[in-house]
Amino acid sequence: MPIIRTEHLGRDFRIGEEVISIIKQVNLSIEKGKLTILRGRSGSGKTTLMNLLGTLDKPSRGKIFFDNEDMTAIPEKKLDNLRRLNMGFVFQSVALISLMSAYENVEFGLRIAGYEASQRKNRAEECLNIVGLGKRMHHMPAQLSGGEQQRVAIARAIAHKPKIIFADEPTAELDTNTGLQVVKLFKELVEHEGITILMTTHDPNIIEVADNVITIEDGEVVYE
Ligand SMILES: Nc1ncnc2c1ncn2[C@@H]1O[C@H](COP(=O)(O)OP(=O)(O)OP(=O)(O)O)[C@@H](O)[C@H]1O
Repeated sequence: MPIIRTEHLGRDFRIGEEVISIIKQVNLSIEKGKLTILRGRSGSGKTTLMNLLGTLDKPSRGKIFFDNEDMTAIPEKKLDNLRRLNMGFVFQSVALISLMSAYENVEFGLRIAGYEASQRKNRAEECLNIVGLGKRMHHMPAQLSGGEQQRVAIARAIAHKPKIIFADEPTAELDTNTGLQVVKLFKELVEHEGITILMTTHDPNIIEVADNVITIEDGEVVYE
């Protein structure tokens, strides 16, 4: 059962006089409750595709269905709500607020998601425990390693119980072992929390951990 499905998805960019098709006629499905990796060379269109699927960018052509609802046909406000409630994002460079502790970063995310104060404390602590940072939740980001900071970002991304997490090169700034730990954590989240995760990477060690792999070449999905 796919959580996301696309039909003839395309995205063009105008560069000077020229219009270049960066994503071309992509038909893909992201399966619910799985860890899917989107892989491809630098410049193949991974980030562009991920931004379209996460509704951070608008397609030039085609449709994107989320839980069978056509996201390209719904009003902006409804789309904002759908994104806020159902999607979580993790980026390559960890975007934690440096003046807030790990706990405060996660709690703040819940505040933005509209959680009431009484629920925020428990859920923030629970998520920091899930990512293995229960004992360090009151550390400031600067007192945590790169891998630990990324785990705080993951705790923040899962806190509001999204259906899907989009992670764009979340291991790119980590050493191989730390990167592998982050992906193993993703795998646990998929298995134990029922979340769907789509992440981009070009690291072959990480690809082995995935349930599904989608390869993109020059803006097109290729199947082996
Ligand atoms: N806003 C934009 N305007 C013009 N061209 C763009 C824009 N965004 C991306 N591109 C181009 O689209 C192509 C694909 O970029 P994208 O960032 O999606 O690739 P990627 O596979 O994620 O690469 P990397 O692995 O290096 O992050 C690149 O050639 C890039 O220059």
